[in-house]
Parts: sequence; structure tokens; C-alpha cells
Amino acid sequence: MAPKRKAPAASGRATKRVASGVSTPVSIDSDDDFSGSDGNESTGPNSAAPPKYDKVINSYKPSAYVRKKGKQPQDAADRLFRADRDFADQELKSDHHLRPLWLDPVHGKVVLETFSPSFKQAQNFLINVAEPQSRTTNMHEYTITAHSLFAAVSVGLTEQDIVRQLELFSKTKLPDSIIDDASVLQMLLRDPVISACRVEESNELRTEKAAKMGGLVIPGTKEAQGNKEAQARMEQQQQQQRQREKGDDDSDDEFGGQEAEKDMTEFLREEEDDDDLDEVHSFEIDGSKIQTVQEHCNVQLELPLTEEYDFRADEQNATLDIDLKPATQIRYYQEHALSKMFGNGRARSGIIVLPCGAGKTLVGITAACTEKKSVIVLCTSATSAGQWRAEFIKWSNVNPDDVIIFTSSEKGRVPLRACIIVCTYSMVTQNTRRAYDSQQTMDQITKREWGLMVLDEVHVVPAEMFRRVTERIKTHSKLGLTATLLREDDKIKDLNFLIGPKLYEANWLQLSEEGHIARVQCAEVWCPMTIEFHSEYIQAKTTNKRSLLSIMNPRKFQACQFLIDFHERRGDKIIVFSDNVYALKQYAEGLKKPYIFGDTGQRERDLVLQNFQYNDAVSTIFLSKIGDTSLDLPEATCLIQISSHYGSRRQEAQRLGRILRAKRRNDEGFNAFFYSLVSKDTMEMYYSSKRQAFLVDQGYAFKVITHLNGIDSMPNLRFETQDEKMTLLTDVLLQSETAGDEEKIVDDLFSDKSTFRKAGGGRKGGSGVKRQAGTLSSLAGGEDMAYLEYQRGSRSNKELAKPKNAFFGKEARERERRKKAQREMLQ
Ligand SMILES: Nc1ncnc2c1ncn2[C@@H]1O[C@H](COP(=O)(O)OP(=O)(O)OP(=O)(O)O)[C@@H](O)[C@H]1O
Repeated sequence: MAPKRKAPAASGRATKRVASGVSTPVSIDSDDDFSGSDGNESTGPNSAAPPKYDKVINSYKPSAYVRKKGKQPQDAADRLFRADRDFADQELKSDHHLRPLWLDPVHGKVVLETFSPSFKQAQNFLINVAEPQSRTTNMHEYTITAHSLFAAVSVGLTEQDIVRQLELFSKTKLPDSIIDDASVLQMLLRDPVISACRVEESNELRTEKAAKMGGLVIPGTKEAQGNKEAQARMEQQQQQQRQREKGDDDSDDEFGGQEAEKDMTEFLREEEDDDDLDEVHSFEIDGSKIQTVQEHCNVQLELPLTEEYDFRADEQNATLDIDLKPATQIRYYQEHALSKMFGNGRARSGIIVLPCGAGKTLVGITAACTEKKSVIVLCTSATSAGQWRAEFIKWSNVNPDDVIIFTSSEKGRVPLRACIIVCTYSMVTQNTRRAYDSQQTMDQITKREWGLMVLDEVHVVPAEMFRRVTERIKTHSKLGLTATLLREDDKIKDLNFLIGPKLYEANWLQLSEEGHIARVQCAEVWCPMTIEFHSEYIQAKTTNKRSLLSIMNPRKFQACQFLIDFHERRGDKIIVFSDNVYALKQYAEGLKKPYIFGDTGQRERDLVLQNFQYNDAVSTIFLSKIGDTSLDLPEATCLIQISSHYGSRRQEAQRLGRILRAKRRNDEGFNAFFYSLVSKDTMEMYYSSKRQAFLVDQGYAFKVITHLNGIDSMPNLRFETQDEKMTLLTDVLLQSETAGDEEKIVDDLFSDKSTFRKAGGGRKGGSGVKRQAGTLSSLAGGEDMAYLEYQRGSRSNKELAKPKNAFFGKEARERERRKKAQREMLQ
């Protein structure tokens, strides 16, 4: 008999340590396709090299790590093997190599081996019961939380199912766990906040049989297709039967009738099975206090609630005539996501997370086609509202007259019949007095009940806005859609009770391997500082100055120039992002490329974007932060970040999303590219790794490029001579403190005060940004970035925009100069 082996400590971040690709620098050769090597050089999770973790486990000697009293080994790994992480006593099952899960029962962490034979089955199970934390090539890490377990139970998994499956997939024996649902309800009844929200005074729970839930088929799936075919066959059989009865039967299909009967028997059997469903224990709460109860349960009691809508039993609200067009087939992951929402035959409110370009819109539309009740869609801009309407008409058979837009520029009338209304968050949440027609539409929206509310881009909308939306609009179910649940403001928890729990989160790498989104090569390019820039960097007294010096590092400029040239020659469309406006202008003008930032007027923006989209001579544009949320950007295949010095993981994920939808993604060997240019030995390196954390968790490996082969022999490379470098340094040193600031853009979504519209819709003449008052010192510095605060009411924007003093005169002249230069670049 083989000797018993002990389990190693299931360290929470095992995958992260394996995943980190930044530690071993590699270089690229400009003559090679940097993607062409298939990432073999990569040290990160995308590496084609065999999994190293495997070897670590096999050579593992658990006893060596057991922490003995009195002995305090102080090496770097010691903290990973503290008492609460030491699972050396857990016994490995004899066939543990066939089972893919390592469990940490103390912290609820689960590590899944992707190279295990039962990986797929284990993954399907884990997605239901746990939150994915990190999904790299060889290891996935999940956490089991109260929310995730509750979500699992509410899609029909029982406590026994969960324990049985965990036991099945785990390499070690499971510790016991007990859940008691009824006692939770009794506890809620006794809770002072909740009992005050109840309708009845009694302490009794109401008990009834669970509603029948089977038979629901999500449109656009193979099952739905099968059902339609079966129904068509049945109709055909009935027709033939009628003809036979009339005596003029000429059909030779004598088995058709039996087939139809079989379908029906199967259907009835499913219905019968549903009779075995459990009992429902309930108590009723006052409708106006739902939000209080949700917040209290989710936040204080940590008992997440789910909202469910039995739409098939709703006879009060009119049915919407909508179905997916017969040719519309939803993809398997869209079906998975929707089955989480409709898994128990009702519509369960919650959030579906799919990467950019994976088809969130069709998920929302299919949800609408499943419920067939009135729908309200909330989106972030007028452009997006228009796209939602067009997509409804493209994918479904809905009558176009039934899809109404409500934005600042378009205010359709809401009909009394069932309909779909697509509006912007700002239109619905506006607190100030509305124009007459706008108020009328708003009244029609708030007066009626909606079956489904689709909330687009939930990660960028402030929680306060959701609160207002959900308070004002009566809806039976809510579906939040987003590419990432990351929010730097830590308001994600609020989304849980304002919308619902996360229902589904797709695996980015899997979708890109399957060609649903583009395959992306990520790289961090380390640019050494020149001696002069670095010595000024060390002496600089303020963060802003240091930041400006690291962005303007001449070697970074050269790397940017080289990469643009390299990718333009490959036929890529390139977006260069700079959060700093001074650098944006210096780089773009220095390289003779068009650019857009907050101050760029609408016509100039449109001109630049259209040229980028349609003009082969314009392959590169420079964008400030305005490109993150406020522009409807054409497709790009290469992104270069030159300045993004704070560690926003969301911004990083959002920017990556810009290239995930590349249409050429299914071309043989196609890769999109995402570069971050980082000045070596500066704070940029720290922020860069912070920003990458989310993408590393999604399985992206960041290659580190320490040398761009060919850069030294590149013709017309800028800042080659010492003189040029020194002139640049002098210019940077002469800039005022605020030149090192990031551009301050507050999307109009976030601000009631903003009088500006987002690009592509809304009020004429706006620039899509909120400008904030700049300090006098920023003006005195002579730099040409000025922010004005536009107040509502008192004076028109036109008046305010008139130059009022010499500085603004200069500003106007500068704008003219810039426009002229841009026009020349675009010719
Ligand atoms: N099931 C499907 N069959 C065919 N095409 C699809 C399907 N699902 C999505 N698409 C297409 O994929 C593209 C991306 O879809 P969509 O714009 O909805 O993505 P998204 O997730 O909303 O992206 P973003 O977050 O960037 O807005 C669209 O062209 C859409 O038509």
C-alpha cells in the first residue's frame, strides 16, 4: 500500500506567484512578430512552458513546513504557513491526482488545477458556488462566500449537492458544515429593523408549495430551437391528422404521430418532476421598505437577499410581443449567464459580467425576450442608447415603434401598451426642473410597472445614481451588465443590494482562446531614464514634478515613436493614451499625430475619430482620459499607455477592452497589443504593477521588454542628440506644478452640475467633460491647459466661452493653432 501523503498548505495566492510575468525581462526583436514566438519566452501564465506549479507540488515535503512551537523559521515563505494556513493534517485521498481542488476551509479559498482530467466539470460546479478571484493558465482561485453560497442555493443547488460535489472534487476530506434555512428566517423575523418593515404583526412564517418552475426555455438556445422544431413537427402532425380525418390523407409518415406523442410525454414527465419541489417559507414586507430590508440584510447581517419575479404568473402587466429572430443563436457563455438568471423559472435580479465585446447587449435582449414584459434599459450615453435600440431591432422581431428612446436630445412618447424604453441614467436621475415634454415622459415612466430593468455599464455609475433609479422606477427584475466589477471607490458591495448579486462572470482567457474576443499580447516596456532626467527626478520636491519628468523621459518618447512605427508598418490601428495633457500634446505634436483631450471641440473630435476609422493615412491617435469613458471610439488593434501614473485597475481593464472587440480577431495568428511604457527606477513601476493586478488575475501575462531591438538604428528618432534632450529637460523644468496633473475629467454621469453632454449625444456644443476651476498658479505658469467651471443658469455657455482677458485670448489663439495643425496632419 502506498504511504499516506499529507496535503500541502492551500495557499490563497498560489496562482498569483506562478502568474507573475514581470520578474524575468525579455527583449523583442523588431524584425520578428513579437507575438509570433507564441509567448514561449513569457514567464507568465500564458506561457506555453509546462506548469511549474506541478513540480512544486510533487517535490513538496509537508513536514518540513509544519511550524513547531518555539521554532520560528524566518524566511520569505514563512508567513504562508502560519497556523491558520497549515493544513498539513488534512489527509490526501489516494487518487488525489485525479481530483482538481485544493481547499482552504478556514478562509473559504479553493484552488483549481486546470490541467486535471476533471477540470471542466469542477469549473462548471465552482462557477455556481464560488467567486472567481484569479484564473490563470494553470491554476484558478475561487472564494466561497456567503453571497456565492446564497447564489448557488437560489439557482436550485441544495446544501447536499454542494457538499457532495466539493467532496467529489477535493483532494482531501472535507470538514463538516451545516446550513439551516428556516432558522435564518426566524432570526430575520426577530431582527428589529426587519420586523419593523413587515406587513403583518404575527411572528409566524407562511409556508406554501413552491411554484412550478420547469418548462422555461431561454430563446436563442439549441433547446429553444429544438422546442420550436418539435412544435412545428407537432403542428404538422396535427394538420396531417385533420387531413386524414377528412379522408384526403396522402402522407406516408406513419410514425409522425407517435413522435409528437413522445415529445409531449417527455414534456409532461418534466412537469411531473417539478411537483417534487420544496416548500417555500415566507413573510411579507412593506413594498416601500424593500431597499431598507435589502441593505440591512446585505450589509449588516451579511445575508444577501435575492429578488425574483415570477413573470409567467404576472397577469397584471401586459405581454410584450417580442422574440429573438429565428437566425439569432446565443453563444454558450451567454446561455450560461442567462440560465443563472432564469435557472429556476423566474427572473432573478443580479449582475452579469462579460468582457468587452463578448456580447452583453444580446444577453440583455434575450432576457427581455424571455420575460416578454415592458423593459427599461439605462445606459451611459445617448450614443449607447441609440445602439441599444438598433440592436433590439437587429436581433429580435420587436416592432420598432415599441422601442422608444428617452435622452436629452430625443424624447419619444411612452405608449400605454407594453414597450421598451432606452434612456440615459442622467435623464432618469436628473433632480432639476425638466422641460414639459421631458417631465411628461418621466411621469409615464414612473407611473407604470416595468418587468425588466437593464442597467448597462454598472461599474462606472455611482451607487447614489442606482439608488435614485431604483427608488423612482418600479421594476420587477433588474439585470446589471458590466465588463468588470472593479471599482476603485469600494462601492461594489452596494451593487449587491441595489441590483443583486453577481450571477455570472466569464473567463476572459477562455473566450479569447475560442475567438469570441481578441487575443491580446500585453507588455510592459521598461525605459531607462537619461542621467539628466533621473538626477532631476531624484531632486524634485513634488510628486507632480517627478511624475512629469518620468513621463517626459526622452527614452520613453523614443520607445513610443519606435512602437508606433513598428505597428503602423504591420497595419495596426493604434491609440496612445496619456492621462497627462502636457505630455499628450508634446508627444502627439512631436510625432505629428492627431490628438483629443477635454478641451477639444466636438467637430474636431469627430474629424479625428472619423479619420482614424476610415482614413488609411491616419493609423495613430493620441487620447487623454477622455477616451476612457466619454468617447465612442472606433476599433483599434494596438494600445500604448505613456502616462497613467495611478494604479487604477479599472482603467487598465477598460483600456484593454478597447482592443478586445477587434474584428480581425479570427484571422490566423492575429494578436492585439497592449503596451505600458514605464520609466525605470521611478514610481511608475510601482503603479504599473498595481494597475495590472486585475488583468494578471484574468490570466494575462505581462511580458517585460527591456530593450526594443532596432531602436538604435531607427531613422529620424527624436531626442537623439544631447542638445535635444537638454532642451526637452529645460522645457519640462519650466512647466508649472500643475503640468504634472492628470487631466480632471468628470463624466457627466457623475455630476449633477455638469452642463455638458457626453460625446455623440445631448446638448449641442458641449465638450463631454466637466471642467473644474484651475488655480491661479496654473494660469500663471503660462501652460495652455485651463479649466473653467460653467455654472448653470446665469450666463450662456457661448458668453462664458468668450475670451475675457489676455490669457483667454492666448487660449483662443492656441486653440486655433492646434486646429490648424490637426487639419494639416489629417490631410
Ligand atoms: N451570439 C452572438 N452571435 C453573433 N454575434 C454576436 C453574438 N453576441 C454578440 N455578438 C456580436 O459581438 C459584438 C460585440 O457585442 P456587444 O457590443 O454587445 O459587446 P459588449 O459586451 O456590449 O461590448 P462593450 O462592453 O465593449 O460594449 C457585436 O458585433 C455583436 O453583434
